[in-house]
Amino acid sequence: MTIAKRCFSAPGKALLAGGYLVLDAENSSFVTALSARIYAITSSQFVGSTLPTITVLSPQFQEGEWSYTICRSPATGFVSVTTLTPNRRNPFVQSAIATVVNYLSATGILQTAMPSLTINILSDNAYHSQPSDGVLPFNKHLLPIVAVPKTGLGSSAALTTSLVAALLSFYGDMNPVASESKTILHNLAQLAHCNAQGKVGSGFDVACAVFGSIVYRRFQPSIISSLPSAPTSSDREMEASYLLSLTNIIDADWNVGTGACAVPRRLRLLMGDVTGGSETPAMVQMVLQWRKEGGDSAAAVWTALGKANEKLIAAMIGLGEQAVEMPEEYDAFVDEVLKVSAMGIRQLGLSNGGRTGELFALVVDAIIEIRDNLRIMTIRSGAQIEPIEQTRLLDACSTLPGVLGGIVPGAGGYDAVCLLAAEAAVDAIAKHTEGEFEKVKWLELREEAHGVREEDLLEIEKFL
Ligand SMILES: Nc1ncnc2c1ncn2[C@@H]1O[C@H](COP(=O)(O)OP(=O)(O)OP(=O)(O)O)[C@@H](O)[C@H]1O
Ligand SMILES: C[C@@](O)(CCOP(=O)(O)O)CC(=O)O
Repeated sequence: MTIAKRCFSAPGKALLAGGYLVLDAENSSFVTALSARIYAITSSQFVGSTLPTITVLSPQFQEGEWSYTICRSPATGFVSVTTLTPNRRNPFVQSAIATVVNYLSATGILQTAMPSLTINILSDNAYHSQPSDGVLPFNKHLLPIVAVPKTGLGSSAALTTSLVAALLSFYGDMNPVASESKTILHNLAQLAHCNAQGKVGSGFDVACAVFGSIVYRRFQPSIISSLPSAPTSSDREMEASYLLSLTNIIDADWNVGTGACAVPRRLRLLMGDVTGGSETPAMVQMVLQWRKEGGDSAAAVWTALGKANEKLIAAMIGLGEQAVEMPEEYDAFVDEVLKVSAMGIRQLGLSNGGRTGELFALVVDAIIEIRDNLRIMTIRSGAQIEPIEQTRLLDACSTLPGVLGGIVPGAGGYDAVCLLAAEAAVDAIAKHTEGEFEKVKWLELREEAHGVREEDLLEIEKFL
């Protein structure tokens, strides 16, 4: 049997506004999708006499091969996914497979004679710190994936999403990236990702991998925690009740906020790898503890940060509209932005920039307010959200012409910094390599609003 190969990809993310607050469903966040993508390519398959297997290969990493046998109970339809490579764990791969095949089985879509499948993964270089500049695309590392330092772009969310899309297309015989399928794809990827992580985060990374750049509002965590653990012994009652819960959860309305947004034209995001790394779960725990025990003063900082985030979101959306509706005013102002630093942009905007100028000034102000509140949270919670080294680096960046401001994205810490700058200023910014700039390496990527999509196979396959 020959089935055409297909390739699906999903993007990485940067959470510009909403770190920590996005854990509450009442708060919105601003998440941009990035040009760094992870690709999943479905390939060989055949119906054999033995149990079907699904093999995922990630040839850029040592030991990048994970194989599973698929065994479906004729009585209940429950599918157990058993590893054939027990000394190499990849919880995201296993969870994506188990979640999708069980959902397709429960909904009656999975064929009885399941073909075997191989999926090849390719991930853009920006997801991992590279040994040197100018490495070839899809660079090969000499270490297993868990030992290669990450840049914090959400590789597990992009991997899970592209895998779920590939599995849905192959076993579900559907176009998983059509707009009417994206909610199912999102819910499956979100559930698989949470189970693999062993925790329910806000899910902004998976939502961005599916929908692209979005103003994100989370789902209620109880949706996911209501799913019973997958049965491990063949207890018919437990299997049937697991499958029923699974379909109810995946087909439910999660009420997730995914309004489209983008970085306005002629502006760009710059992501800087600052190699160090932070433990996000430990930081989240410290922040939530401070918030719980911090009384009115903690609540006031939380509220002020929420307002500053809303201000940035509204100003970015407004600027995007202005770039389209008032192109001449917008372009003239961006030409001025190139010549001055963040404080200059603010002044210029407030004095004679028209509506465009006002919006630029609001963006600069909002970034300052976000940083002020994140620094207060850093001191009071003890979580190193914007540590002093990042403060110095961001302050130095904000003095460069064309830079509207910079922040620590997501949970912050020693993972990365993110600048918002005029596109034409980027080369000059990257030329600063001394002093505070010594420790930052600007990643080769940009904002790209697209979420999950199908790729031209010939373009990607040549890299395998
Ligand atoms: N290219 C890949 N091939 C196979 N597995 C991958 C790939 N990229 C990511 N993974 C899986 O995701 C894991 C990394 O997930 P983790 O949540 O630690 O990082 P991240 O999602 O990049 O981080 P962050 O949430 O900070 O951005 C890897 O150990 C591996 O299991
Ligand atoms: C702290 C938090 O709000 C963001 C974490 O973002 P990142 O993984 O550091 O990009 C946690 C979450 O949203 O799940």
